[in-house]
Amino acid sequence: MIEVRDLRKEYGGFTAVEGSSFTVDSGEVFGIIGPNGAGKTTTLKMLAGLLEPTDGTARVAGYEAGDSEMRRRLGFLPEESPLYEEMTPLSYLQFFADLYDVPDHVAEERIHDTLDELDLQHRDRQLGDMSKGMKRKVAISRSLINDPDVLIYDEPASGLDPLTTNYVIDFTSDLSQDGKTIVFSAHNLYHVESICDRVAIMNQGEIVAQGALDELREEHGTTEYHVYTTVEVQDSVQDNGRYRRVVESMDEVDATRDAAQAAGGSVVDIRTEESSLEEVFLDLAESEAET
Ligand SMILES: Nc1ncnc2c1ncn2[C@@H]1O[C@H](COP(=O)(O)OP(=O)(O)OP(=O)(O)O)[C@@H](O)[C@H]1O
Repeated sequence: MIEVRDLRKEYGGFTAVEGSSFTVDSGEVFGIIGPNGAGKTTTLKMLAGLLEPTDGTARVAGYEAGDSEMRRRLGFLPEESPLYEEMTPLSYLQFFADLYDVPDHVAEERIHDTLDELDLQHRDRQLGDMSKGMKRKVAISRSLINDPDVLIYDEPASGLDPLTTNYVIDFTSDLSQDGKTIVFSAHNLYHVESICDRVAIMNQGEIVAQGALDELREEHGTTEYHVYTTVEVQDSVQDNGRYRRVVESMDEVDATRDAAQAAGGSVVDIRTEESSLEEVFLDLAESEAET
């Protein structure tokens, strides 16, 4: 459904996105995660045809990004959604329905259904008087006004309280159950972890890793072995009347056992600790920053 090849964007002399390539299958939820300035927004805007790439290609639903047919099949949610403050949700959404040539009776039903699903009350209140969460829901409704196949959401839950955040994330997940293909960016690993099939981790303009979350953990994570001994061995620390040494391979576990036996003691327990996804992401971001 989405094919991105060697996508690059330069702003003046500064490279914001460098050689990104990824694909997203139909019906998949694909997350782009990374710290501030990683290049997430720039990538999403190129996908949505709102920014011209310096190099490379992005194709969505078989069309070149920016193609008018592609735009009709795409819903984009910007990170900050500028809404016309004096409009109401209903007049605002009707305005966009007209832009997309959605027939009036279809638009009316779609607007009310979506606002019902998003549990948005006060539909006649001016947007300028609404909370950030309510405005976000209106912006999400706007992204769905043309019933698009593909949704590109830039930080859909950014700056929202935890309750609204969960609501928005669950709603995004429901959209994928309805068959939409979704690409979204996030800072927060939890959002990505809870609804994404696959992710790309971006840092300083580059995709430093991508794949299913389990694959990433397996490929980039580490397993630590906590080896408990009855006697002190090299690099061990005292821990509740025993000694604990943390190592990263089975060979080192064996070496610790030998060292304990040589000192007249033994190994009494071995525990493993897998790195969390959070640690994997931080490691990837840090190792990239060092190069
Ligand atoms: N119009 C622009 N002109 C110059 N530099 C820009 C422009 N837009 C973005 N940048 C720079 O490109 C880099 C990537 O920005 P981008 O907004 O894509 O990152 P991001 O990952 O979405 O960050 P955030 O999480 O803060 O939104 C940043 O260093 C940013 O300062």
